[in-house]
Amino acid sequence: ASSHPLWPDIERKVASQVSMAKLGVGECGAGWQLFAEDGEMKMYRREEEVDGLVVDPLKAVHVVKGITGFEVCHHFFSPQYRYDWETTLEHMVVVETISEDTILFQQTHKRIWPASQRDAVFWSHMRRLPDDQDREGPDLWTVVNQSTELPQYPANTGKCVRVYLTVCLLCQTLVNPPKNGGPVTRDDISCKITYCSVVNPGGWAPASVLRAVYKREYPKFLKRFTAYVMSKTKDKPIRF
Ligand SMILES: CCCCCc1ccc(-c2ccc(S(=O)(=O)CCO)cc2)cc1[C@H]1C[C@H]1c1ccccn1
Repeated sequence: ASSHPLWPDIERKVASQVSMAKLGVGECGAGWQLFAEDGEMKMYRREEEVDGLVVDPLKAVHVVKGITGFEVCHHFFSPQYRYDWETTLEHMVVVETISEDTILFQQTHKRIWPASQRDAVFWSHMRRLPDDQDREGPDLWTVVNQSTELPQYPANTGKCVRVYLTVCLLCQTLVNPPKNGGPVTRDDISCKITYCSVVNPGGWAPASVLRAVYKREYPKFLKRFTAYVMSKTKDKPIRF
């Protein structure tokens, strides 16, 4: 895949997104406000507008027991599971499988009244990251989704308004080895998840509608997605 024309962009974007995801909400600049909390899940947003459009960056942190960073990233990245957990998805096309860890998608999302329907065209890349603290724990895993232009899917030609998104899912597996020195089971693992997303709605949508949609959809999405991964992995061998 390193020969693909998108490769330099992918390398650059993954590096920048991962370093930002690693920053705590306190560190990466003021302005993060907690807007949703549910158990271990905390969701923050910054109120930002670009050309009068609400593009509020979102940062969610969550700790989920019994699953690994690989399992979370694998179910987020792989197209075959997406209709099971992405409730706002109307249609998904795998435009090109660039390599086993890099896929080009075109997605149409369900219309959210009163705004017009949206679609997205983006590359998605999944990667294991060496743990820079060199701790003995398992490595980090990430999936980065980044909008890109595709000639075969020109923006704003059909019924859909094109959204522009940058998404980073960064996962760290935490292992608490059993005292008796026995094998590690799902009771001994958890996954620290950081989900960062910036979605530019692409065309006009009322700020109040967008903020209400984000406030409703993001917590729902992260809860549903993590519950889905737990259900798909609970009786299976652990994959780190
Ligand atoms: C008037 C609304 C305009 C924006 C509509 C829209 C489009 C795409 C997206 C979106 C596209 C991709 C991703 S992902 O994380 O890469 C996963 C793969 O699907 C995530 C979110 C979001 C929203 C906004 C609904 C809001 C919303 C928020 C979380 C989930 C679904 N919808």
